[in-house]
Amino acid sequence: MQTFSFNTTPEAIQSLAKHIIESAKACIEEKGSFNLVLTGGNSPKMLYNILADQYKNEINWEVVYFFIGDERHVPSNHKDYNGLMARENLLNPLNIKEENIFLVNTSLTPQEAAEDYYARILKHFNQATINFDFTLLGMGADAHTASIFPGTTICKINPNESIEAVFVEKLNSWRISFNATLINQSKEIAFLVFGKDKLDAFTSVQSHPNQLEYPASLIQGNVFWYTNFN
Ligand SMILES: O=C1O[C@H](COP(=O)(O)O)[C@@H](O)[C@H](O)[C@H]1O
Repeated sequence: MQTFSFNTTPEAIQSLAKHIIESAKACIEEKGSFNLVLTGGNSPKMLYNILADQYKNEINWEVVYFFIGDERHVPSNHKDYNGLMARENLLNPLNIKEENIFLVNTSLTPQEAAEDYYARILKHFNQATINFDFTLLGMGADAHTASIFPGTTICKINPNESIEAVFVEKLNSWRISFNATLINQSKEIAFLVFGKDKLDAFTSVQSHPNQLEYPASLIQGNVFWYTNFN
């Protein structure tokens, strides 16, 4: 695990954008494609804008495949649908083809949506182990990451990769999320975390690896933290 602390959020985001593009270039050169998992929420908007603007001509975006690590069970045109935010800030500006975009079909029930999403991703990976190249994550002030919230059914040690429908009681809503094992299979994982309100969670996660109380601590492997808590 490596932590990069910045004095400002734009600096953190610029550095992360550079990291993603370098990884994409290396993967594309090695195997001709790049499988990138996007994160939701508010934090990544500026990152997506920078990728779609400054890095528009840096890589061949036609061989990049996009996924979303978690989704809210709301219609796909709802402002809370993570995929909509990804489309508006990254996928549409880059004119990404539909066949390269893997989002959650929330017209299905949460359970069906999770199964359908997993089946489509598994097919993309030729029914073999799902190893994304790069997974972006955020973290909430309660230390949740993706939609692995403390105390929910997906927040457990499970050796098997999965995409699950999870009811988050404190939000009174359904989410569809990658589990920690699936995330941990990614070649690289990067958190983008900023804001004073997240400093306590960050400190707890760093000092308590693999603790269910702090779901982001379940994320292990080739993990990079891009942070600014000023
Ligand atoms: O609900 C969610 O929250 C986390 C953190 O979001 P942020 O706006 O505080 O950055 C996010 O990573 C996740 O994808 C999203 O569904």
